[in-house]
Amino acid sequence: MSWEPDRLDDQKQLTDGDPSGMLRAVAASAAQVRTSRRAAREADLSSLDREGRPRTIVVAGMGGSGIAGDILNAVCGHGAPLPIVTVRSYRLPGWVGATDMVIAVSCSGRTEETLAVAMEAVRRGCRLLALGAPDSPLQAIARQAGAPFVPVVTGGQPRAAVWALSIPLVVIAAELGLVQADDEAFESTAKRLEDIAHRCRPASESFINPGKSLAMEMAETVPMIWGSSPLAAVAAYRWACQLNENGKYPAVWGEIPEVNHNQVVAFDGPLATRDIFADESGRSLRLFVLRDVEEHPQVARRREVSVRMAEDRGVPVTQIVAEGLHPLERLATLVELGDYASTYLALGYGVDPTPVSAITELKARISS
Ligand SMILES: O=P(O)(O)OC[C@H]1O[C@@H](O)[C@@H](O)[C@@H](O)[C@@H]1O
Repeated sequence: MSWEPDRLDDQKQLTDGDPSGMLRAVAASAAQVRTSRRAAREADLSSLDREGRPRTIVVAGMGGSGIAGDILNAVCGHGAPLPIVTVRSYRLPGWVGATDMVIAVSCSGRTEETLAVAMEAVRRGCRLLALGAPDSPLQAIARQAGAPFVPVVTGGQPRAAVWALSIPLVVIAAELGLVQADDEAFESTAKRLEDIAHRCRPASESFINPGKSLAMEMAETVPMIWGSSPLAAVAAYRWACQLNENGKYPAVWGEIPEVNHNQVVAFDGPLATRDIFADESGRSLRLFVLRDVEEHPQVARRREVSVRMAEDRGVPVTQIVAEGLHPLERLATLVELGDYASTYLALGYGVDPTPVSAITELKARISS
């Protein structure tokens, strides 16, 4: 696999290299926001309202579904009147009980960790809500428990359905009064996503296409992705996951200030000072800072100093600033750029962004 940037501006190579249409899926993010909002409103969630606000919300899910919990938490923000926790494993924490709401999210409705948590939630008498593929084992658990179920029909990879899986959670949070999210917030988010999709469209050339130019900056480096707020850190995590799954590529992510207590030391390490790649394209560590407009003043200082320290040592830095006012909008703008960049990175390497063979093999090997 060699990095060939010319592939990014060759329309035929782009189409041939992306047979399952990951670029098309990313371009459909705005439509996903609109459609999933309607779906959430149409689903009968009145029982959730009737029972009022739970003590906590626990979102259970893996990979591209688990991040729905992080998105919910980021959108509700620092002022959320209750804890929102994401569980990415087989078991609910011991403290979760009947007064808590467990939201099980699985695009396929078949992921074993998520099903285990949903069943445990039923056993503990929690308020359960489930989202995922219709006619799936997850829907069967919800049906048996008399719990509401929001059908999510995608047909693609779960990570390409991130908005279909997370927007219903934001709708529910708004109904429970955890966040203000009116029509305008969803619509402006969809418009921002459309705008990025236009700027990052395959026909737009690398030098004016932010998705392609980010991919060029990432190629042949180890990307270190930092978020400058809890919201931006969710985007940093998504970037890393998308680089892993779309790009089949390693990535490191974290949040300022925590990264100032560990990852920053890598600026003085072997990857920052030595070219591990054969083509002498430069140093291998590269810092991507995802900036939120709402930063703690000390975090803003730490960000500025971190960037200067990286540059002083010759570690290249790219900074991206979230656009928009509503937290959903800001998060969506950061996420969408990472979705494009990771897809273009795969295509520049001649890698099909869609399949995740290693995950499939791992699942097959543990089930045999
Ligand atoms: O959303 P579900 O179907 O539970 O999948 C959750 C995760 O499962 C993994 O094995 C992969 O397929 C990931 O891409 C996916 O995000």
